[in-house]
Amino acid sequence: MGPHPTVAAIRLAVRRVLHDVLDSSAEPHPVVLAACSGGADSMALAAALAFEGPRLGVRAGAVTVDHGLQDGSAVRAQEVAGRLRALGLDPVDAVGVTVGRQGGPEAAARDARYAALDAAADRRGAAAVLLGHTRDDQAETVLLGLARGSGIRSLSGMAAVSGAGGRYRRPFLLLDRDTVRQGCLAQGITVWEDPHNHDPAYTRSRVRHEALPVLEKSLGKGVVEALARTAQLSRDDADALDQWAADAQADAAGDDGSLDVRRLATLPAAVRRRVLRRTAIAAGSPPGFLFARHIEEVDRLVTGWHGQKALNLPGGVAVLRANGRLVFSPS
Ligand SMILES: Nc1ncnc2c1ncn2[C@@H]1O[C@H](COP(=O)(O)OP(=O)(O)OP(=O)(O)O)[C@@H](O)[C@H]1O
Repeated sequence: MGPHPTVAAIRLAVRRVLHDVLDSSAEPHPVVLAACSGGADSMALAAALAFEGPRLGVRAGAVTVDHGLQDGSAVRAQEVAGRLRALGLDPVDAVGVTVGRQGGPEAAARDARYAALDAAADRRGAAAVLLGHTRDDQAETVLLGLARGSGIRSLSGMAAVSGAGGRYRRPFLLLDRDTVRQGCLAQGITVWEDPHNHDPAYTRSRVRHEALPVLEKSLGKGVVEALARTAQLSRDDADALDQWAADAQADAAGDDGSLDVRRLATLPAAVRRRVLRRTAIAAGSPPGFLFARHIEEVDRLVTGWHGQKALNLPGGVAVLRANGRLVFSPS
């Protein structure tokens, strides 16, 4: 008898990614790590990696991050590491981090987690780090973006491949959370559910447990799938616009990097704003602090210009309009 259908689906998703990693790796036996919180999604991921990795000649390991935000978290991280070793994964690292304050609690924990995952991957020479995000996580990200009035880059959610050199992979992005969780149950895997996942103080928890269920009740079960589809369509559109903007920037820029205002004015607004954003970032404005309203201000130096000559952007970047050109200069 073969594995439970949900287990088969989970393993297939991981196998596909491992083939892709093997294809693009110079190493015949690359190290691949599962990033594991101990929750159902990432334990299912770890189990599938432990099963598929050795069959494909991949050295399968794992890393769990202790955010140090709850009593007993260090002990729990060791328990999770023990379970990961029991699955046959090696190496397994449990790493502690200090969560800062920048950008709110969820963002700060995420930043600390990815820094720790990056460091663990470097230390182990890993070709890839697998993350357990599911289609439901993707739908939640899109809904959050819609509620904030985000543009299509944000609405494109999480990429199947991301990070420096494409190191982060998300094999479950097209699988629904129920399938992944049932697969976990079917294998009798012990999981630890982070209480934060149910804490209504966290926005994502409210989206997961309140907003999406209301939408599904009112609009039908397909809402999660539809939102995930919006992510994919938005990604394709955003990629195309980014490419267009890169070409347009090369076209409008002089040797000194300043932009020709007349050329900018002929571009569609979506492309022009992307050119302005790229140029501001290249001049030193930090992407995380450069908001739509900043770019709209710069855009007013191009369209609807009333003689204003200069403005300042985050990161101390000054933008000056002179002689028909926009000059972005670091302070
Ligand atoms: N503490 C952690 N240590 C290592 N990896 C983590 C940790 N927290 C999250 N991750 C990784 O990020 C993914 C998404 O995490 P998130 O908390 O958003 O989702 P989740 O649905 O709660 O996942 P899970 O059920 O696996 O905890 C996880 O599946 C896992 O791969």
